Amino acid sequence: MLPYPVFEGYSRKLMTLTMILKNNEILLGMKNRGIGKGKWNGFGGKVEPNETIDDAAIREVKEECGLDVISIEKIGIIEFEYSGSKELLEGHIYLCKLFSGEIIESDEMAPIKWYKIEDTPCDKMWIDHKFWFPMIQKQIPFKAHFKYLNDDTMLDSTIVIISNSMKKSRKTFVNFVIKKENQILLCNKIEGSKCLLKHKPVRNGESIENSAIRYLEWNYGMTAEQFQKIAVVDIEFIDDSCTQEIYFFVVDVTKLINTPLIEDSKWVNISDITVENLWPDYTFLSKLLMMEPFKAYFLINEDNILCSKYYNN
Ligand SMILES: CNc1ncnc2c1ncn2[C@@H]1O[C@H](COP(=O)(O)OP(=O)(O)OP(=O)(O)O)[C@@H](O)[C@H]1O
Repeated sequence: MLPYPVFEGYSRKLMTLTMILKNNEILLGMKNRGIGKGKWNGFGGKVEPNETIDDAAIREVKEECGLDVISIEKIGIIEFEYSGSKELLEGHIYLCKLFSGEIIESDEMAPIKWYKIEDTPCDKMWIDHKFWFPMIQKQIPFKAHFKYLNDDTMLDSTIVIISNSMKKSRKTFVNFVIKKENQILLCNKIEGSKCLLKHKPVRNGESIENSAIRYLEWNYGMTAEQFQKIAVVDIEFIDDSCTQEIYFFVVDVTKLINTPLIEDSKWVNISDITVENLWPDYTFLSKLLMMEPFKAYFLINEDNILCSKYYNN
């Protein structure tokens, strides 16, 4: 499943953005004019006619911070869309770890400062930065699309990993939302945050349905009429060599005499589940509970969700 949006009838304006790294530091400049005025940013600008994108990146670094690029590598492509506009800004994102010369501030960019990566001033940068910065840190090629209403309000974000996905192995799991009347079984994931039950691996050669039957009938004596497949979710972990595909079933155990007990889990009133403490998010659970079939895609960096997308079946 590819969550990436398709654009027809849009023109494109090419731009570059180079993030300069040294050990554990990143070089940022305060933009004093043009696009992104008042924000810390990497270095870049429009690609001129008759210039390659790589050459534009090298030229912009020199113009905006004085450094001479020795080598750069492209790490991502980001499309910026503004609501109501039929022009996409196509930003080519580069990493530069080899450079020479002295930093020179200009009217356009000052001050220019090395920041420790963990001290990157995300709140004074473009909002999109925090979504793709983990890719820069971990040097994972990506493609992204951000839709803005205006410079301070983002309407939609999509990030996908490009090169790795092909090489990644894929594991399939089933998982269950077990409910009775107004309660569901949730497990405690980390302190204060709740999630559905643990994913159960589907065996090699076994169908998804048979796998669900095996877990539910064998362990809890349920019959196939009591559960229904609602959703399939693709989860990609940015630094893992495998992606997960998880099929979610909703199981109503209201009529069972002995309600199941599942390791590390407890019954929770649905009305007590708050938007903040549920993983991955509330939309996910509410769609399942409304038995509304869907597909979803999540891109995860450690415990953060960088991208979540829902599609109706
Ligand atoms: C919407 N969210 C965004 N998030 C992160 N970065 C963004 C951005 N939108 C624009 N950028 C970057 O801002 C620079 C603008 O370049 P900027 O130099 O102002 O363009 P300008 O029109 O002045 O071009 P010239 O330098 O004259 O070629 C350029 O690096 C471009 O990639």
